[in-house]
Amino acid sequence: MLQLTSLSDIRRHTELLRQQGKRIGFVPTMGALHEGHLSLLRAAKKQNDVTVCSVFVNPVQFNNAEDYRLYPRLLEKDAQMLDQEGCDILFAPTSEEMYRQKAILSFDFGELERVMEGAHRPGHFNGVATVVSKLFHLVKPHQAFFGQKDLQQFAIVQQLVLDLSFDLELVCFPIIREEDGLAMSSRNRRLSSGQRQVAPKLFEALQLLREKLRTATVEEARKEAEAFLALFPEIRLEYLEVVHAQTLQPLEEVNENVPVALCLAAFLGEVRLIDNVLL
Ligand SMILES: Nc1ncnc2c1ncn2[C@@H]1O[C@H](COP(=O)(O)OP(=O)(O)OP(=O)(O)O)[C@@H](O)[C@H]1O
Ligand SMILES: CC(C)(CO)[C@@H](O)C(=O)[O-]
Ligand code: BAL
Repeated sequence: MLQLTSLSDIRRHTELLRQQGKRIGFVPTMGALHEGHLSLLRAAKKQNDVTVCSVFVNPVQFNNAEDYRLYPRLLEKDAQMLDQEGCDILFAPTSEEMYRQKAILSFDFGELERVMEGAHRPGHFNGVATVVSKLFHLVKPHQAFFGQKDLQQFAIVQQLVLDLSFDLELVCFPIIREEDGLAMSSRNRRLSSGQRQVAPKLFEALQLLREKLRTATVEEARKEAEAFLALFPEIRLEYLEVVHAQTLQPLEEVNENVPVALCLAAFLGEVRLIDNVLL
């Protein structure tokens, strides 16, 4: 596996691959890789000639300095895992390299970013859109693979690709979970053993919400799921929303004609986790 760190190197390599007529599959990540990331990589490999994975903890998408400082960084192990999976190129720039010029461009995704992650993490999607645009220009992928775990991020990236006419296909893959239901996440590594034990309650709450929505109103079902989570003092719920799965706007009622997503974010201590299920 080729490991590149400079913008000019990745640019040159992907230009060459394009000239050779190779299809490039791209998996952008922030590293501390797990089976969720690997599922994206395997899909990228299956559908393309060459796979590129980026590992970059993007400072400009963090709204919390401690979260950035403590984000797990395991580049050597990541490189080994990627190599074993047959990834062709790992692009892992430093933040100095990525932001030689301070990025000042500002995006506004309208209603799409006024809810959930956008509402609770000011500036987050601006940082995501900035780095994803840079990565798309550098890697020049035919396909880019994202996880459903970051459902709102996927909707934002879809809008970005449409608005800026990026010539690539976006692919969204389902959430890979631990055996007890906890959505795999790099931040899970930061959980204490006590926090790790209660963390699956987040997914249980989403399942309970889904179950209750069969018979109860959105408001009633939400209250029941919130009351369930309130039983666990280690969990501090930030939001629990019933939304349209594409526009991500809150729904007052659900029916078969509308695609529905149930989304939450919660803190366990200082660790903030997100999860969702589609109805
Ligand atoms: N459990 C999962 N299943 C499938 N895809 C996932 C999973 N977790 C993350 N991804 C996807 O992997 C890509 C890279 O995500 P990222 O590196 O931020 O990992 P992460 O585990 O989501 O970390 P964290 O949530 O702690 O930031 C994103 O497209 C994300 O949606
Ligand atoms: C898409 C991404 C790699 C941009 O930094 C990040 O937000 C992530 O890992 O989901
Ligand atoms: N997986 C989304 C990146 C973030 O939490 O910043």
